[in-house]
Amino acid sequence: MNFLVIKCGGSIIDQLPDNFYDNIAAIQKQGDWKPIIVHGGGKLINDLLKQTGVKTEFVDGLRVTTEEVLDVVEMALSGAVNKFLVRKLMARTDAYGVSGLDGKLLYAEPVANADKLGLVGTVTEVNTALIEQIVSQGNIPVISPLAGGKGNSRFNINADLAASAIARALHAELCFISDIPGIYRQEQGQKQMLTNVTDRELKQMINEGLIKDGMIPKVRAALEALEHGAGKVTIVNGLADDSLLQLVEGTVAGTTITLSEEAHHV
Ligand SMILES: Nc1ncnc2c1ncn2[C@@H]1O[C@H](COP(=O)(O)OP(=O)(O)O)[C@@H](O)[C@H]1O
Ligand SMILES: CC(=O)N[C@@H](CCC(=O)OP(=O)(O)O)C(=O)O
Repeated sequence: MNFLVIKCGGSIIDQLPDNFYDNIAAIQKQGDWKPIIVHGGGKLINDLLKQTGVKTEFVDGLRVTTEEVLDVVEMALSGAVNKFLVRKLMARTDAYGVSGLDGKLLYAEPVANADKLGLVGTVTEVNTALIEQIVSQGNIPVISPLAGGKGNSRFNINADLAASAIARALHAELCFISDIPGIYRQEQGQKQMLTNVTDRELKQMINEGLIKDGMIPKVRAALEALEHGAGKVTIVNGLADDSLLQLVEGTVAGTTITLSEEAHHV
């Protein structure tokens, strides 16, 4: 089975046009690809935390997560955002919303720098049988990036990294939908969108400060996916008409990320 993991960023979810959801339903119906949605919701979490007066902070694009923050993260992601996407898809096809916590869909360990980040996890196991079961019943899985852990603990997982772990486990293709049409290289005021970029170029861009903020976990997620079993990784413009159809037809819009020759030989 060919899986296509589509990661929808919180930066764009409330602006995605009907055509985006039509494309997902069309891809499922056509049958060559099984779409799986993994979503974020960073923007809504920020708004809710602001309303409740809880300060929020990021380290390298990852949210410092206390128990209090995690309650809001879970409410926003597994509640509002997950059900919004499920409703959008249910108007066109069958969809099944599930949190990464449910049925041990995602299992995590604390991140290496948990002293700084708190309850942020690294996914160590993906329950692929559960995802396959949801798909085999004709549903599009819609997954929120929470994970369970040792001793009934729970973790906040960056949605890009959750999508990457799922794509690796399923040997899927991975595509990121964000509020930018692709990766930019911005130098001396000139902004150029990259159609193709390698891991080597990306690592250099991170060192030069040309990749920042939320793009850091996205690039990390893309590289981890490519290095450990996922197929193609792209960043696609969800606002452009038929961008997902173009992706599966191989006439890509956006940025395709690939491993350089050296990386293939390691
Ligand atoms: N080189 C770059 N190219 C494109 N976007 C970049 C780059 N560096 C940093 N970014 C930022 O990354 C953001 C996307 O990440 P993020 O805000 O986490 O989105 P999402 O919620 O979709 O995951 C863009 O809005 C942009 O501000
Ligand atoms: C650990 C961590 O940073 N978790 C993210 C989960 C949501 C997310 O990743 O949302 P986007 O895709 O919209 O950025 C957070 O708390 O914001």
